[in-house]
This record gives sequence, C-alpha cells and structure tokens, in this order.
Amino acid sequence: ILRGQETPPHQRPYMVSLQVGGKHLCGGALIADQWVLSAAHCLEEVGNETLQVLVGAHSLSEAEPNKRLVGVRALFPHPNSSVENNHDDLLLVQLEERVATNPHVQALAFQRNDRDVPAGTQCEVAGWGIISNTGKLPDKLQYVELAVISRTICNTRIHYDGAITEKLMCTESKKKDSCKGDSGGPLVCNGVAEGVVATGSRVCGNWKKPGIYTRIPPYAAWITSIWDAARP
Ligand SMILES: NCc1cccc(Nc2n[nH]c3ncnc(Nc4cccc(O)c4)c23)c1
Repeated sequence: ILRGQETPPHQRPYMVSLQVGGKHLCGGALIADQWVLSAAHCLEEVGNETLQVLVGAHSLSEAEPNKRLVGVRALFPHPNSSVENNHDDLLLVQLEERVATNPHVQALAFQRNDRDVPAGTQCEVAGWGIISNTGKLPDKLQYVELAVISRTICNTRIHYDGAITEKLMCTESKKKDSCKGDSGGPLVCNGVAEGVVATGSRVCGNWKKPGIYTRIPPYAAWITSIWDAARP
C-alpha cells in the first residue's frame, strides 16, 4: 500500500496473508470460516512450495493472540484465469480446517448484487504489500482510502484504452495506491467486499494507471458452486 497508514490493530479481522516459506506473498479475505478469496495470479509465485494462510494478524513478525498460520486443503483458481491477462483473476482457498471466529478473525461479506459501485465512492484496500517504490515492506497491516473511477474514464486511451471489462473496476491511483504484495486483498466499499486487487499493469502510484480490481458480484454463483461441491 503506497501512501496509506497502519490500520488500528485487528480492525479488519477478515484480512489474511497468503504465505510461502513464512514470507508474505499476497493478500486475501476470509469470506467463510473455511474459505479465503484471493487472486489467481498469486499462485504464479508459489511453485511447488507450501502455501499457508496467516489469520488474525496485525504484525507479520510479532506473536499476537488469535494469530495463526493455517494450512490449505485445496486451491480453486478460476478456470478461465490466465497468466496472460487480468481476466477472472480470482482464487478460492479452502483452509484445512474451519477457523474459530473471534474478535481478530471474522468473515467479510461480499457483494452479490451485480451493480457497479458508483464513481466517486470512497472504498478502502488493506495489505502488507510494499509501502514505497523502493520495495520497502511493512510489518504491520496498512490501509488506504481510494475513490472509484468510472469504467468510461478508466477505458480512455490515457488509462486502459478499453481493457476494463464489466467484470473489472478501477480506483484512483494518484500517489495513494495498492502495490506489489497487495494483490488478492479485498476492495471494501461501505463494509462489503466489492472487488479483489488485480496486479494489472504492476504500476503503482501513477494516476495514468488506475488500480484495477476484479469485481466480485459477477462471480458470486461461481463461489457458491465451489462451496457446494467441495469436500468439507
Ligand atoms: N496498483 C496496482 C497494483 C496492484 C497490485 C500489485 C501491483 N504491482 C506489482 N505486482 N507484482 C509486481 N512485481 C513487481 N513490481 C510490482 N510493482 C512495483 C514494484 C516497485 C515499484 C513500483 O512502482 C511498482 C508489482 C500493482
């Protein structure tokens, strides 16, 4: 997160860190007691190492009550996600057990009503991604408020020239922005998850390249279908 601030500890109890070898890789959101929503692109950096999910954390390094590293039972990248583009860049992670909810570990509701978030709406994104262009990593969860940009504006030539489909949305990126390591985290508008951070152009903090987020409502049926079919 560029130009954000440290969150009040455990005020976003749905935030998780996807980790490989004890290192933060991507953000994610707990959307049920055994399920995390993140981005399919995050699997590109996993290789054959073990992916784990850190829940209940504020600091990545310090011991904290209710902070736990949980194993993964199964991974469900969206079948149409691809390394080549931003399409369908969603990942459902089934945890190896149902996590006990408590003040530091809570599921986040996601939007099922498929209507665009109005341009100008102030949303927020949180994460343990880099906090400077030099790649400085935070130890504690950061967050930033970002205004939604209309798809029409985001599709102009100066921005993404028509690449923003109805399954994507954009936010401003002038200085304040999501960045490397924030991918997979939720874009929360009025307390509900409306989007998931997409890596997109990889550029951070440049107003010409707004942040791109995978909209969640178009995938609500897919999420439910995975839940219904998965082994408990
Ligand atoms: N704001 C969009 C967004 C969301 C999520 C991730 C990303 N960026 C990145 N995702 N993956 C990356 N691998 C290497 N470099 C990256 N960005 C980068 C790194 C240093 C300076 C800088 O200005 C940008 C990214 C960008």
